[in-house]
This record gives sequence, C-alpha cells and structure tokens, in this order.
Amino acid sequence: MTKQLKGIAASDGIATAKAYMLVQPDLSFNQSSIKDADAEVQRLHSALKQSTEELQLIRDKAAESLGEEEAQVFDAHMMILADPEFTGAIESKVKDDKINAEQALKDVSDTFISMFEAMTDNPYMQERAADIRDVSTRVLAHLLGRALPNPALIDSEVIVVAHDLTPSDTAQLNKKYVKAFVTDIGGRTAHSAIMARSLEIPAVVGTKSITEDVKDGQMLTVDGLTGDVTIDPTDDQVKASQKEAADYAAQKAEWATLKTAKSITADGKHFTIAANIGTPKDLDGVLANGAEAVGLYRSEFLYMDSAELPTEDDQFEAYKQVLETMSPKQVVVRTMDIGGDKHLPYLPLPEEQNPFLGYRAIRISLDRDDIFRTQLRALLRASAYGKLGIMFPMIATIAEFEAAKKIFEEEKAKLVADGVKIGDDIELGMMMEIPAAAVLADQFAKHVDFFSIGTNDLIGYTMAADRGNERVSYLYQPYNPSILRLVKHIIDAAHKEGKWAGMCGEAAGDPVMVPILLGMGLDEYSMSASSVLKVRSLMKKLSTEDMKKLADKAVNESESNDDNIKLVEEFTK
Ligand SMILES: C=C(OP(=O)(O)O)C(=O)O
Ligand SMILES: [Mg+2]
Repeated sequence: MTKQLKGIAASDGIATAKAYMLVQPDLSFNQSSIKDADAEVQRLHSALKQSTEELQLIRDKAAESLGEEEAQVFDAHMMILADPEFTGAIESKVKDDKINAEQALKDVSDTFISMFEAMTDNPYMQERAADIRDVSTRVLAHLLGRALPNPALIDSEVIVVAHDLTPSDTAQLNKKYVKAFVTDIGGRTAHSAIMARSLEIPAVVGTKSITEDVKDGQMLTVDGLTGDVTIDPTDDQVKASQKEAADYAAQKAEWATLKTAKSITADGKHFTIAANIGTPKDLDGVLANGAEAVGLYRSEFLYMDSAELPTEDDQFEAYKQVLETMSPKQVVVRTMDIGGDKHLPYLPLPEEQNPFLGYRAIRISLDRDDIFRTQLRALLRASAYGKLGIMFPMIATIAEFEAAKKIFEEEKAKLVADGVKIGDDIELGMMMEIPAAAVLADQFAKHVDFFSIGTNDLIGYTMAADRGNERVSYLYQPYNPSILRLVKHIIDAAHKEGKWAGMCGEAAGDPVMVPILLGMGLDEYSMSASSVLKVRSLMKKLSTEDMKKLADKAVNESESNDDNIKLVEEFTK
C-alpha cells in the first residue's frame, strides 16, 4: 500500500528505486552449554570461513568502486580471521568451557577489545579494537544465520534506507548504484547530508520512521527537493516523479550554461561563489560547476579517510593537489575539526555528555600541538603551489586565535630557516561559528585576514538547537533576525578593518538567504559544489540596491524566521 512520509530535504534531486535496508539485524543470543564440542567447533569454522569469503568479496568490490586505500580496512579484518591466536582462543573456549560458539566468540573478542582499548598510548592498537569489534559482529551474524548489510556489495540501483548514516558510511556509498538515501534521524547540516550534496546523491533525512515503514526491496520515490518520500508509489506517482526529475534535469542544464560566467548581480556587482570540499576527489564537482574558489576544505576528512594519523607528506600531497588544481584561485583549508559528529578511530576522544560543546576542533589542536604542527607544516609547504588561505575552526576567544597563529608563525619560521619555499600571500582567518566570537567580531577583525561564517554551528549554538536533531529542527532558523544581526555584525566588522567576510555554512547556498546576504555585502559565498550554478543564476536576477533595503528590513523590522521568508519572497518576485 502506498504510504507517504515527509522528512527534511537534504540533497537536491529525485529518484525512484528499490529500498536497500542499511540496518543492523538483531544479533542477540543466550549463552548455552553444549554437549558435542566438535560439532560446535565445526559450526564456528564454517562461520569463520563464510566471513572470510564475504570479506574478500567486499574487499574486491571496495577496491574497484572506492579505491585501494578504502579497501585496506577489510585486509585488516581478514588478518584477524586468519590469526590463530584469535580463532584458536575461541575454539579452546568452546571445548574447555563447553559453551556455544556465540558466547565463546563474545568472551574472546571482549578480552581482546579491552586489552587493546587499554593501550591509550598506542593509537594503532586502539584502532585494532574497532577492527575486532567489526569482525566479531560479522562472525556472530553468520553463526546466527542473519545477514549483515554490506553497502560495498550493492550492485544494482537502490535507495539506501538507514536509521542514520555516519560520514564514513556515506563515504562508502557508490554513486553509480545508490540513487538516493533516506534516514530516520539527522538534519540538513549533519555531515552525512553535506556529503550527500557534494556526492550529488539526493537525500531526505529525519523522516523519524522510514526504517520501520519500509521493507528491503520495496519501491520508493525520494524527492530531495521537497523532503517527500513515497513507499510503494502508484504508476501515476512514479510518472509524476519522473516528470519532476526531467524538469529538474532541464533546470540543471539551463544553470550549466553559467559554468564559465562570472558571478554578477543585475546591477553589475561581482561576488565570489566558492565551493566546499572534503577531499581532493571533490574537485571534480568544483570544476564541473565552475566555482571561483574553494572557500572551505574540511581537512578532517583527510584524517577520517586514513587508518592512522596522516603523515606530513600524506597531507602535503593532498593540499598540493588541491592548490595546484585550483591555482590561481584561492583555496581556504580549515585545520582539523574533529569532535562533535566526526571521530577518528585512532584518536579516541573521552566520552562526553555534550560532544558539540566539548573537546573539538581548535581545542584539540591547541592541546595536541604535535598533530597541529604537522598539519601546519604540510600546509605551509603546499602553499608554494597556489593561493592558500588557512582558517581555524571553533575559535571562541582572541587568545585561541593568537595561540594558533603563534604556532603557525613558529612552524613557518622553521621552514623558512630550512630554505623551504613558501607562498608569500597566505591569509590566516577563522571560522565565525561561536556566538561569543560573533559578538566580538569588531575586536577579532583586528587580528585576522578574513572571517568565514559557519552558519551550521552558529545557528545551532545561537538557538541552542542541535544541528543534527530532527526533533528540534524547527528551531534551526537561518533567517531568524537574531542570526541575521550576528551575520551583519560580522560582515560590517570585517569591512571596517578592510578585511573580507565569507560564509561557508550551508546558508551560503540557500536561495532565501542569498538575497539577504547580498544586501549585507557578504564578499564570498562558499557552498556544496552542486549549488554553485543555482546561486549564480539567482544572483544575476538581483540588484544589490534592492537587496540592501531587504536586508535592512530583515535585520531591523522582522520578528521571526517566517517574517523573513515572506520578505524575501516579496523582494525577489
Ligand atoms: C561550515 C561549518 O563547519 P562544519 O559544518 O564542518 O561544522 C559550519 O559550522 O557552518
Ligand atoms: Mg562548524
């Protein structure tokens, strides 16, 4: 029976395909005693064999579709299965304790996991704990005869359905087959949604119940423009959705004609439309959409894509590639922003009640300056290959900015003393994403070369509404006059000191926000590459003089987010 769900539109595009449930099955079991230990060991061996075969298959597929590096994590898993110390211990436990293989597996892996996790001074071994957990889940699933979802094995067109997707789940999706994804939870600015936009995979998040409403293989239509999801659509609904998809494709083709055009308003003013990237691979989208700069390179994805802390040379190569490709256009690299919803298996962070208010981003970098210095050295060396901007995430105080800048200057001086070639036009800026910093923007402006406004966090922190929580998503209000006042204050403060202000939060590519930002004189708009042409086309139709009047009313007269949505409609009719 046809059923309609409404979620949060998270990535543009429309798709129809069958559902692929990326949901963990129930793997609960009870301990039991066994009589025939040999038969039980036999059962264990067969589960181990099946797991190894499955991993080999996944490894080959992952190498083919995602690259050799992404596939290597599965080698580590297979090595564990081939390790007699691990498998032998499970076998002995079955025989000695006369318990079922499920329980023996759990006992042995728990022992290994706690042993590795206790090695807090050895990130490599700590990471093995995560591998053992993954492997033992796979073996357990085979013992229980339940199928684990294997996204790397998807080889036909599907729509992925999940409770939530982590950024690393999202990175594994193969665009060739995954036509869209839909989740129970999450918001438009959660990192999986941001990645969906850079992969140009349509997505609807925060439907609350999709994993309960749909079964594996059922047909779905997903509209990432409106947030509508239809389960078992009728023929007419499929036709309507195909028509909508065709209209959207036509619209995109029209935007594509602006690929090499400058971003100019109706009254001839030029602004920079830049793109956000997570990895050098995203440059394809940046070039295909004709972005004029990279306004945010989220360098933490480099750390997340790696099995251990990336070396200075690894980082240098990645930054150099991006700078060279974009040169002479600017690339703003943000130093590592780990914490919140982004984790590194090899850098375990303490359990925190409020990770988004906790040990995150520059707070980690200043604490672990060994990691920070390595990153800055790699950036400095790469700066010779293009036009580099560096910015620090989550700056709350001037002291933090100055401390980070001091470390930067120290590393720079060392490299210069060693005769290493360094760009002479590196700009040093900061993310404006913490209200305390936004309020003091006039003072910060004296210390920085530029600001980049991170609305994803700035809205979350100002409204005290978690950016990824669909229950409070109604409070996630980019056009609320409180947010607009902060944004205007930041832009004015930068301009007063002769500095530039950009925005790299998702609001920079939002068609309702752009007219207001033009009126405020924001210099640079950095967004998912897939939004660049849409925004360039919109800018062409707007005059800055009119938009100034709009911005003035939006900031000084409106009382709510909704007031401002109406105001923008009026001014852009
Ligand atoms: C761009 C931002 O950073 P991130 O989304 O990576 O937190 C932001 O907070 O707006
Ligand atoms: Mg942020």
